[in-house]
This record gives sequence, structure tokens and C-alpha cells, in this order.
Amino acid sequence: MTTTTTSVAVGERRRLVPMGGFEAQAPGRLRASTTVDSLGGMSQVVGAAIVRHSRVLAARRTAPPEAAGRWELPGGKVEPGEDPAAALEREVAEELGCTVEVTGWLAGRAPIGQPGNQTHELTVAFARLVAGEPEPTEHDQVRWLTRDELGEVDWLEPDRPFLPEIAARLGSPDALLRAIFFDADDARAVRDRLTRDGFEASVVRERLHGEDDDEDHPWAVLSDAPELVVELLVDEYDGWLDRDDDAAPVATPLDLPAAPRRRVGDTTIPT
Ligand SMILES: Nc1nc2c([nH]c(=O)n2[C@H]2C[C@H](O)[C@@H](COP(=O)(O)OP(=O)(O)OP(=O)(O)O)O2)c(=O)[nH]1
Repeated sequence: MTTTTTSVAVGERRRLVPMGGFEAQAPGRLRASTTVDSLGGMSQVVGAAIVRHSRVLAARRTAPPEAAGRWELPGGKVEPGEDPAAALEREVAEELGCTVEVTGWLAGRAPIGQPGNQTHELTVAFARLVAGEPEPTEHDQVRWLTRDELGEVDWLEPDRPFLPEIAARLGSPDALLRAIFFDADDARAVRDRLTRDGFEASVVRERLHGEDDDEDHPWAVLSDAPELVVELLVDEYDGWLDRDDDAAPVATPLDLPAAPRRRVGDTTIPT
């Protein structure tokens, strides 16, 4: 099989990822719409990148035999006429017994099945937990993976092209960034934008070094979002990033799978 590559936008950087038929949509930012267009009559499978505390939930399949033991994003097939976001929220409720809310779609779509017999395609959405805890009913294991653990599990091939964008979204689990604003409404707006996109974010009253006048204390938004994401919001809302914080995240190189890991006897998953 010829492996082609494309670049997937991760903030301002672009990474090369193996394609295997993955159709990228430029650039790799969340699409504003929560609808997914059907392409070439392919049926849709939707997967949820459920993000919490800088980790994404991965689930281990039990069937069919060739997929058992391999990892995917929870989700499933979109019923005819069904809204993709509604389908994803329904599938997660069925498979994990919890309620999620889709916050936006990742770029691109990936064909499922063997070349020449690809009747389905996968699209992936970021989602956040709004009620309950994931308790698998169809999978035999779930794991909350950090950015650095994403490459540790044996993902189904169609999921792999989405991993760079998921990794970029996760940031570091240990790091909290501090964005400072003089206007409380700006701080709250930034917190709401971050929360909507699946990050942890909270507003606190900030006391700057050397200041003791309560009236003039600015507001800080603490968040686990990646620095690039917070930087864009800080620019938009006239704040600044507190760079003196030792907890600022350090960018570490990712060890993501560079190509599908096929084993002898591995077959593509039938749909
Ligand atoms: N749910 C899900 N399926 C995926 C992913 N990646 C991937 O290749 N697939 C494949 C596996 C299956 O062939 C197909 C989805 O089938 P499914 O069995 O999970 O969906 P479903 O519950 O709606 O199916 P069904 O029981 O109604 O037939 O897509 C993924 O990340 N999540």
C-alpha cells in the first residue's frame, strides 16, 4: 500500500500524518457547524474525542474478532436522517451510560473498510462530559489518555489521522496557564470559550506582586488549554499571559504512530 501524507494544522504548526485515504479539510481547526456532510454517498460513523482534565477517553473493542483488543473513540453509525452530533451523543449514552455534549468537529474524514469496499467513513468530534461517568457496556476497557500516552494503544487505522489534532488539543495534564484580564467580563468570556471547547477553565481574582489595593486587582483565567489556544484568546480579549508561572507547559515531542501498525493476519474492519 502506498502511504501518502498530508499536513494537519496544529495551531500554527503543521504536522505530517499518514493518510491512507484520509481526506483532510483545511485548516485543522474546529468547524463552526456541528453537521457533517456526507461525501460520495458513504455512510457516516462518528467518534467522540471526550476530553477532560487534558485527557481523552479511548475505548477497547470486543468485536468483531479482528477489531477485538484494538482501541477507538466511542461512537457508532449515524442513522439515516439523524443529526451527526445527536447520533454521537446517543451512541455514547448507549455505550458508556453517560451524557456528553459535542463541542466541535475535527478536520477531515477517514474511510473505513478495505480499499474498494469502503462503505463508511469516520468523522470525529470533540465532546465534553456533562453528566455521569463513563461505564463501558460494549467495550471491555476504557482509558483516559494524556497527550503523551496517545501512542501507547493500538488504535484502529481510521482513527490515527485524527490523533495529531487531539494531541494538540490536550495540552499538558500538569500545567495550568494563567491569562490576566482587567475586565471581569473579558475573563468570563474567555473562560466560557475555553469550557465550550472542552478545556478546564476557571476565573479567579488576581493579586499582582506589589499591589494591595483591592479595587485594582485584575482577573485571571486558569486553564489547562494549550498555550497557543490561550494566547489567541488573550489577544482577542486584550489580556496577557502570565509567563512567570513555573507551571507553564513545556512542549514535548510526541511519539505518535507514524503509520498503521499492521500485524500479520490483520484485516481491515468490516462495517
Ligand atoms: N465507534 C467507532 N467505530 C469506529 C471507529 N473507528 C473505526 O474504524 N470504526 C469502525 C468500527 C466499525 O466497523 C464501525 C462502527 O461500527 P459500530 O459497531 O461501532 O457502530 P454501531 O454501534 O452503530 O453499529 P451496529 O451495532 O448498529 O452495527 O466503524 C471509532 O473511532 N469509533
